[in-house]
Amino acid sequence: MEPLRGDETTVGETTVVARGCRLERAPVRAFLETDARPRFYWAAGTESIAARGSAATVTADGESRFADVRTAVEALFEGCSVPDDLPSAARPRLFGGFAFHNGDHDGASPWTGFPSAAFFLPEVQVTVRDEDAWLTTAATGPDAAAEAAALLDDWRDRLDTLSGRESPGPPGITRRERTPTQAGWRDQVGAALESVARGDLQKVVLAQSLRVALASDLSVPDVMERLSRTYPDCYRFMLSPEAGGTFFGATPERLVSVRGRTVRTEALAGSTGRGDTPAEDEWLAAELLDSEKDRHEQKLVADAIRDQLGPFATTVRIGDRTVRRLATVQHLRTSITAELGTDEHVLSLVEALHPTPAVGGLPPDAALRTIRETEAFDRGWYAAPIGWVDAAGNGTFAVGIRSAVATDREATLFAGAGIVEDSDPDREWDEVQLKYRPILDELE
Ligand SMILES: C=C(O[C@@H]1C=C(C(=O)O)C=C[C@H]1O)C(=O)O
Repeated sequence: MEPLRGDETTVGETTVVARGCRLERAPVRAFLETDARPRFYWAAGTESIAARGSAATVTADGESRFADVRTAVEALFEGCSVPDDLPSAARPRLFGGFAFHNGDHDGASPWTGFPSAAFFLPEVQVTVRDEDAWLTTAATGPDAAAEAAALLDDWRDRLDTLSGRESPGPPGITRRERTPTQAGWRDQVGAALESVARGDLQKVVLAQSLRVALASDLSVPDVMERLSRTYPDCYRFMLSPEAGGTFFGATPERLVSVRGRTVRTEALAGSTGRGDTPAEDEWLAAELLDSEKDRHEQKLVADAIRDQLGPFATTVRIGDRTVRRLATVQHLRTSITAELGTDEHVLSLVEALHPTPAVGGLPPDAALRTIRETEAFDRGWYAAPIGWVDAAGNGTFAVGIRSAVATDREATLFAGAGIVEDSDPDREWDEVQLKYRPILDELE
């Protein structure tokens, strides 16, 4: 098939040209296993995207990182030429995310190579939506058009013959190191409960980390394929920046998506396990829906999101509280939809919403301070926005929970729990162990 062509545009010094064509076959795992940096994978609903190489990279640091990324992304897309007949799914997007904390993210192990914010326009992108697949390439500089076309020819041929290795399966675990220990956790939760009792805090989400040594090499693309079967309704993501490890996960939580003037988000908080039988499942779900502590914890999140959306929205609708049932855990959830008063870039909403009290706490500043003072590890990109943005300022960002960062023969998993009045440290400990399951099950 003939590649779709667009005119070249030059803005300042930068010319960005994208090319695209349909694909007969899209061997996504094999494509992701080809050695390249950066790499990105994203799957949500019936769409999955795999991307490698960078035609342009945007990074930012410090307090203004959200606005700085937005400005750079807008400038990049302004200078980007895209064939008119490329369907929306295959049009260029920037993929990336942010570190959880503003400011002093130092990128120490295991987060080496993960800046405070990093986005890239892929050199090569494979998009699958329902039954259709496309290849998109992009290049910059004076020869951008020729380079994008050459990449398209090259990768169309390579994808035709590329086949994945046999799935190696989970690598196995030889050693585990928990931070904190259960005794340490009791102390941390106890101190947080005292702050709640004093009225300094309403809620704080404290996290733990679990560092595991792996018995054999880990293929994250292989993990992604398995997670798509176990967690088909979650956002499955993987990002390897230019250098360092690979951050990956299967999160049930959407931070925000923007399509035109419609904003969708959710309040997800309050957790329980899965039962061994359907009856036990129902019983646990009913108990969760009935739990005053969990309803309070979830309502704090819904109310805070409504307030955070207030300045942008003409209407905010909060749905009924339901139970979100996943393979290993159940949560309380309400969907939240808002209509914007004016056009807004998705990154403005990401900035306004992150971190929601589902992963931070209330009041936000006191909760973030408590998190920094309590947790003896860097959250890095855990519980932070990860997703994509397009030329129109639309995009979707998930909350990077149920996740881990893999470096060589190690992986570090993260999981947290909301501490509110009446939280019990040992129950919260058990809840955190449940939240490790999605990733741990793929490693053990
Ligand atoms: C913080 C995590 O999950 C969040 C905390 C929840 C809770 O405290 O009940 C529930 C869902 C998530 O919003 C995590 O999975 O690490």
